[in-house]
Amino acid sequence: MAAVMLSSGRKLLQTRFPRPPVRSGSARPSGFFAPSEGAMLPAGSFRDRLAFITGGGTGLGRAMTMVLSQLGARCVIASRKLDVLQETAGEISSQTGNQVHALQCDVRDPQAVARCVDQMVALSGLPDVIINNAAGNFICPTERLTPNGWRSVTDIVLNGTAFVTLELGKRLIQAQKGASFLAITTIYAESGSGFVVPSAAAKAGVEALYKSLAAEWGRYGHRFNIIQPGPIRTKGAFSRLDPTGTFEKSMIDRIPTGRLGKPAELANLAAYLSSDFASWMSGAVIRFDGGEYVSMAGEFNELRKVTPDQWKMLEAMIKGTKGS
Ligand SMILES: CCCCCCCCC/C=C\C=C\C(=O)SCCNC(=O)CCNC(=O)[C@H](O)C(C)(C)COP(=O)(O)OP(=O)(O)OC[C@H]1O[C@@H](n2cnc3c(N)ncnc32)[C@H](O)[C@@H]1OP(=O)(O)O
Ligand SMILES: NC(=O)C1=CN([C@@H]2O[C@H](COP(=O)(O)OP(=O)(O)OC[C@H]3O[C@@H](n4cnc5c(N)ncnc54)[C@H](OP(=O)(O)O)[C@@H]3O)[C@@H](O)[C@H]2O)C=CC1
Repeated sequence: MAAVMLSSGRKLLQTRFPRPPVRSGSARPSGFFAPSEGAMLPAGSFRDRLAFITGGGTGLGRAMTMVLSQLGARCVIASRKLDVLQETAGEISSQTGNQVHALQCDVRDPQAVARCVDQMVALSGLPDVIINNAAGNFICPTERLTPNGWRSVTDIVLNGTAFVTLELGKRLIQAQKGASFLAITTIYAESGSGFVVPSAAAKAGVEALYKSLAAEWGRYGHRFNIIQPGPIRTKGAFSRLDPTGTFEKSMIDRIPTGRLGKPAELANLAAYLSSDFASWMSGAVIRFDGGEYVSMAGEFNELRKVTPDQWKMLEAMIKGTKGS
């Protein structure tokens, strides 16, 4: 039972506002928004192209490597865990028939990044496509965060992206070779978010870096774009951001398309942005979140819970109001 209150605090009328039916994450709306997961671009779109993907051994990085490789790219994937990278590289190249090299690299260390790029150049040359996808994150009340906790996330996300971009950018400029740079950020790079403050700050920095370089390095043939994904299930993200699984349902409930994203959907967008089909696209920030961001932002969006009968009553009340 809910009451409509006058500003004086007096109850105007009481009516039954039943709780909305419990909507499971995969219920109603996702029927309209089924994912398509096959490679979207024409076969061979990345033939004779080399793609460098940080964090390409797992999660979204793995999915992007898979689609680029399916479309003909040779790929180099780099992160800290060589065994994980090698397993992914083997699986993808045996499926696609295209080379995938695994290189160990901690992006927090600029010397390690330079060594990794040396190795890539020796193996396959300078890349045409660079995807800065490596990240670190965990939920933590900010008052519990230590300086080292702050550093561990911001070093991977902001400094790591900067070191990779500087190292490759300078070498590409020297070689007079054009390239597409893509950064994977997050929807809260724009809004900020409590409980993931180092990640929010670092991702916002990455966006500023990429928008700035889109303006500065276009003259060298370099494009810079950004994808802000909404929630897409990966072990890396969900184990650190919702370790008990408690928040998943309420998160899905606020996504207008009624489901999580799929890694392959994100990978298709990344492939498009990195391809020649997007050669006029630079400095773009693409939110890819099933509508979650706008759903959280709109003052009145909770009114989705109001039933048709309740709307009839509310309309009558509003129309019945005389004067101000
Ligand atoms: C509302 C529901 C949400 C559900 C899901 C939502 C999905 C949407 C997601 C949106 C955005 C996602 C963004 C992402 O980036 S997801 C990607 C996540 N993937 C990873 O994080 C992979 C890599 N991560 C790591 O390797 C570690 O987690 C790392 C801590 C970031 C770095 O590892 P390492 O360098 O080994 O660091 P240490 O373990 O030595 O720790 C360094 C420092 O940090 C402190 N620390 C670590 N974890 C926590 C924690 N949970 N809480 C507080 N502090 C932590 C640790 O204690 C160390 O500090 P100190 O030396 O002072 O003790
Ligand atoms: N999944 C989601 O819902 C969302 C993800 N994102 C973003 O998508 C990207 C991929 O995340 P996701 O796939 O979910 O999570 P993962 O944890 O699977 O991916 C993170 C990758 O970063 C690599 N990495 C971490 N630290 C370093 C380092 N110091 N040097 C090099 N590589 C490193 C990891 O490999 P290793 O451990 O071998 O170093 C891992 O492969 C990230 O940028 C994340 O912020 C954004 C919004 C939502």
